[in-house]
Amino acid sequence: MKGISRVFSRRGGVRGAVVAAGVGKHARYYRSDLVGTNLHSRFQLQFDRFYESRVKEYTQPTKTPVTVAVTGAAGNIGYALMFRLASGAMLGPDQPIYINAIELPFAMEALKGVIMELRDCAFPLVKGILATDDAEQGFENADYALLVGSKPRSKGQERSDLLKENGGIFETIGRILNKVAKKTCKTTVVGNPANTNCLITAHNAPDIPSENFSSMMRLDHDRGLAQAALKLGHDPQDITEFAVWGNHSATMFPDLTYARLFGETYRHTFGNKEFDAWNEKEFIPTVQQRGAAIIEARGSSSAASAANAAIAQTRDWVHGNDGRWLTMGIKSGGEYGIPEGLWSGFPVEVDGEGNYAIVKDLPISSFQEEQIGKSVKELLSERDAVAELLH
Ligand SMILES: NC(=O)c1ccc[n+]([C@@H]2O[C@H](COP(=O)([O-])OP(=O)(O)OC[C@H]3O[C@@H](n4cnc5c(N)ncnc54)[C@H](O)[C@@H]3O)[C@@H](O)[C@H]2O)c1
Repeated sequence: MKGISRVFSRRGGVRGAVVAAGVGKHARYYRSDLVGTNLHSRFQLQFDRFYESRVKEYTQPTKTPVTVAVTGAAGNIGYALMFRLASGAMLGPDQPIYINAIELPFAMEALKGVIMELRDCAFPLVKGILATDDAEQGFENADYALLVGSKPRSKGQERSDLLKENGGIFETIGRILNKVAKKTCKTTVVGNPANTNCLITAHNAPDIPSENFSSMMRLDHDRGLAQAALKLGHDPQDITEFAVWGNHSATMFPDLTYARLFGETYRHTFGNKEFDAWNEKEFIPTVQQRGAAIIEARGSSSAASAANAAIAQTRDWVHGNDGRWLTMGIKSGGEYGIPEGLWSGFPVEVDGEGNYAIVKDLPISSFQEEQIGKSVKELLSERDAVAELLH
């Protein structure tokens, strides 16, 4: 206990105690043991508050465990994703989870290493880990599916080639989800081309409601927020009412039309006269080309930021996000002229209970219509290219 009181005194009783007190069931033991030590009462009070607000949450989850299946768990994104998931970043600090990590046979040895590291973190929320190359076993009773596994686009590779290679993977996964996952399973598709892969998956899982399938557009959303915030020296969360329309590709339309900074329009704060030129010549192309710029710089596709976006999109879908607009790739019901049945980026609002709705009645200018139209055209051509997979 000396160690704890020393850490407490030095760091004001909060951060140091995470290490000392966050050791599973022993948190309680430490706490009761602290009573009666020579700790200054101020620190004891801080500890009590900390225990109530944080340690209790992390060490005594009360909810029924849920199963999260992750494909491509040994890949680049998977490596960044698994640890965030296990820490509670996606489903919350009181939600215990079983993690089902699914990989291809050749990657099982690498997956073994990832699982070893995951165990070495001793995450209190993780109630079990399954590593498998059998997708039926991996998706059995899944409550959530994060579909990362696919082939990433390599330097200079055409999107159409990637589409053909990856389409088959998502056809199979859709069928398996339909057969063995819970009918309430929520799926986030990360593997590219994410929107069309999501379309294929949902088509092949007809017993699961199509609103339970979303493609990841959150990385594009966060990239746009970050660029817009940087330009005016603000924090990304200061900007609201921003969204990205269309495909997760270079045709996407990151749209600042409705964006606000502390209630004032972004456009006005920027300067009405200068906004259009910057928006068209800098902002939109930078966000559209960000993925390619990262491949160019790193020699491989974005990984940590993609993992963060998958966690954030699924988290906000499940738990809500204080009324802010999100971008999610979801099935169009024909809103804003986007053909019914395509999976497209839309501005959405979430209710904190697992439901989302497209933001309604936004006025659309001819500039927006043109931008959205370009991306929709691409989505339609992708759909045509995989028509034989849409059963
Ligand atoms: N939507 C987005 O914003 C976004 C952003 C970045 C990357 N991505 C995409 O995410 C995907 C993964 O990227 P990465 O960098 O992790 O690639 P990676 O090659 O490092 O890892 C992919 C992993 O998936 C596994 N895999 C392939 N097919 C599988 C299957 N059928 N079942 C289970 N596992 C399978 C591979 O063995 C590999 O370990 C790529 O398609 C990439 O283009 C999407």
